[in-house]
Amino acid sequence: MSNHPVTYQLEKKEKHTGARLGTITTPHGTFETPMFMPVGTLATVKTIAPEELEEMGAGIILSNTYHLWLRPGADIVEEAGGLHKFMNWDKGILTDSGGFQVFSLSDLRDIKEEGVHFRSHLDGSKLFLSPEKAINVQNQLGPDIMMSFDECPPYDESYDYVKKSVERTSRWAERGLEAHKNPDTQGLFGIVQGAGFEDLRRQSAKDLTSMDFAGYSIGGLSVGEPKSEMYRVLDFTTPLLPENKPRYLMGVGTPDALIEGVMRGVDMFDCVLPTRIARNGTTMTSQGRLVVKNAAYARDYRPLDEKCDCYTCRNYSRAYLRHLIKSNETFGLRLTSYHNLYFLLNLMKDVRQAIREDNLLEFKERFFEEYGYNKP
Ligand SMILES: CNc1nc2c(CCNC[C@]34C[C@H]5C[C@H](C[C@H](C5)C3)C4)c3nc(N)[nH]c(=O)c3cc2[nH]1
Ligand SMILES: [Zn+2]
Repeated sequence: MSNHPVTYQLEKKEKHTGARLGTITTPHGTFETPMFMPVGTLATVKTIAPEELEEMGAGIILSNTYHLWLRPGADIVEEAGGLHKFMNWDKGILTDSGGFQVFSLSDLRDIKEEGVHFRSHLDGSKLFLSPEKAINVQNQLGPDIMMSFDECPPYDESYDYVKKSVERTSRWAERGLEAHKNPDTQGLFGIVQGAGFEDLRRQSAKDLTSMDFAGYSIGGLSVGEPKSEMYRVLDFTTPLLPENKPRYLMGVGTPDALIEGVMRGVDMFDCVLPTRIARNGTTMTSQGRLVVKNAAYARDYRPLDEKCDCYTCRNYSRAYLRHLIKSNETFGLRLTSYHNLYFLLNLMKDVRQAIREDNLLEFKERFFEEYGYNKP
């Protein structure tokens, strides 16, 4: 096994669940897991400055191959000194390979063995992304962690389609490893697919763990399937992945899914939710979701969340936030985005503490009760 630039150190297993406490070391620092990774699609976590991400405890953030490849172009990011320099962020960066966006953004696409032909969502021009191209764009962008180029099939696809897709994704993963130019400075993760079919998940995990990746992602989930389905798949998939490498569940997620994923041995999560719902005034609080632009808060001078000590909750009221969001004031987006990111990062800090104390199940019950997950 070559010595990877991204390594995982298992610190402790929680006594009553599959949860585990660990650290991930990258060329841009070491961070505790389980961790939530804020998403910065276009090389910015929308409306939040890097210093603010640092003060709220973010260790690794996401950026995106597909979007940056189209605009401003990987050459510009490379000439600027890479993503860290370009966006003035000196901690961890992870990029997705672009496959997921091709399937979710452009309906005009044609998947072939050599790669995917599709049209740009910006100007409709014809584009082609192959495993080699996706890896080499990520080499140019310079993240600490890169993703293999994969197909994330629709959850309700047929067994035969998913079987062929898994086999092709494994061949694409091999080609990506071959094409990787900086294996000493950029860690490459393989992505396990297989939808809800246990034998195909096993096949995908077997193929990928026989290749020397720095870590493993669980793909093909959080694509509209019931949460019970996602948990069922995790139950038999995470144990197939090596214990001494990071496990990343892609595109998750909501507070309940984060806790359920941690209980099944997942270390890393990403989701656009915190900043996306903030833009229409929806916030996550210890007492559940709170849509601050609702009239109910017009004269409510309390903070969003009495239990939160973030900048937004220490300095502004629900009435003020409602006023800003209703007036389309950008500062309103900043304050709700800041709180939502802080809420999820803080949740993961509490989860790590619960693993240390071997009481993750009690923590989950208490959190679910307060958040309102147990309400019918
Ligand atoms: C939401 N559910 C879900 N997401 C998924 C993603 C994207 C993860 N987030 C990266 C991403 C995706 C978009 C939006 C932002 C910025 C940038 C473009 C990178 C996060 C996935 N990515 C890949 N490569 N493969 C998957 O199977 C997959 C499954 C997912 N299921
Ligand atoms: Zn707050």
